[in-house]
Amino acid sequence: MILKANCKINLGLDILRRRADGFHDLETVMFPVAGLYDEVEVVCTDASGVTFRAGGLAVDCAPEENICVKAFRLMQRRYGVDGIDIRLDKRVPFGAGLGGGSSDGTAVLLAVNGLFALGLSEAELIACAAELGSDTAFFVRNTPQLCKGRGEVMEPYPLDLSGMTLVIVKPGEGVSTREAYAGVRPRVPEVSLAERLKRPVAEWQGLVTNDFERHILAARPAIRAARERLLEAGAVYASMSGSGSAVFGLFAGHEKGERLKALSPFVFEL
Ligand SMILES: C[C@@](CO)(OP(=O)(O)O)[C@H](O)COP(=O)(O)OP(=O)(O)OC[C@H]1O[C@@H](n2ccc(N)nc2=O)[C@H](O)[C@@H]1O
Ligand SMILES: Nc1ncnc2c1ncn2[C@@H]1O[C@H](COP(=O)(O)OP(=O)(O)O)[C@@H](O)[C@H]1O
Repeated sequence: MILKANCKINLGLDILRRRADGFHDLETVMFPVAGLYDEVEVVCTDASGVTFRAGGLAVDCAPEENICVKAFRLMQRRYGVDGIDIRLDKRVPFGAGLGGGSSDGTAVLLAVNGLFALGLSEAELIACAAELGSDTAFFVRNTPQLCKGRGEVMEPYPLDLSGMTLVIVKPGEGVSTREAYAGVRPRVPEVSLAERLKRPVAEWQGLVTNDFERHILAARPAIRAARERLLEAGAVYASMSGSGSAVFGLFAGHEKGERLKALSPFVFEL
């Protein structure tokens, strides 16, 4: 079974409070990006355990630490499944706030559910995904969702950006999620993100904010510059995605020509 494990962007991200368990309550809208994905192939084998091969971008952790392998181990513990081979073709930049790793992990959960005919419900899959990470649950649905709690409490947030063009820029340096959370000052906004996002996209800049930006952009001029370039190029809205370092811009309409391709290889017509 071959799955396209697509990434996401965050349309706004409010960090409301730090919790006793060390996580943060947040409010964000996660929006899937179908055009940028890792390929995850999962097949059953006669051997016991898991074999894992990775190609494409080299992920900076040991195979046993790869979230694909962790996802299999979780399913093994919970449901007693055994014997799979996973092949990952990594294309989504990591340390990027694009949730590529989380998407890979959820892809393995979904593949195991299918290959072993476990028949898990959406709620059960979400519970498995939430054990693996905080933005993993989103990829079970993979449609625009308003995410709360530590990210795993979701409700659909229909948002139509069709007709726009999305440009994602990944600066050379990465930001780890843990580092990003370590520098935030949580606060509850007067008007919730869900309300602010109801305004037209043309009004989002300055209104639909990402609480990681204040300290990450101050410390990392290259990320700030990447966001500025998107605005200078005419983006209606530009922001860092999640914990960064990727930034994205939404442009009105679909363009002929290579102008936006000069900014980044990641240009998608929505
Ligand atoms: C920031 C967000 C926004 O969508 O995504 P990314 O930008 O990384 O893709 C998510 O909250 C990332 O979710 P995820 O990448 O699954 O994080 P996890 O593995 O669960 O947690 C990594 C670490 O981040 C911190 N963490 C994560 C989620 C959360 N709500 N509060 C936290 O404080 C904790 O320190 C935790 O140990
Ligand atoms: N399949 C995977 N894809 C990407 N990163 C992975 C994967 N498995 C484990 N990781 C680890 O997770 C880290 C990326 O996490 P993080 O910075 O939170 O991602 P992002 O912010 O891009 O969603 C990588 O540096 C790597 O050590």
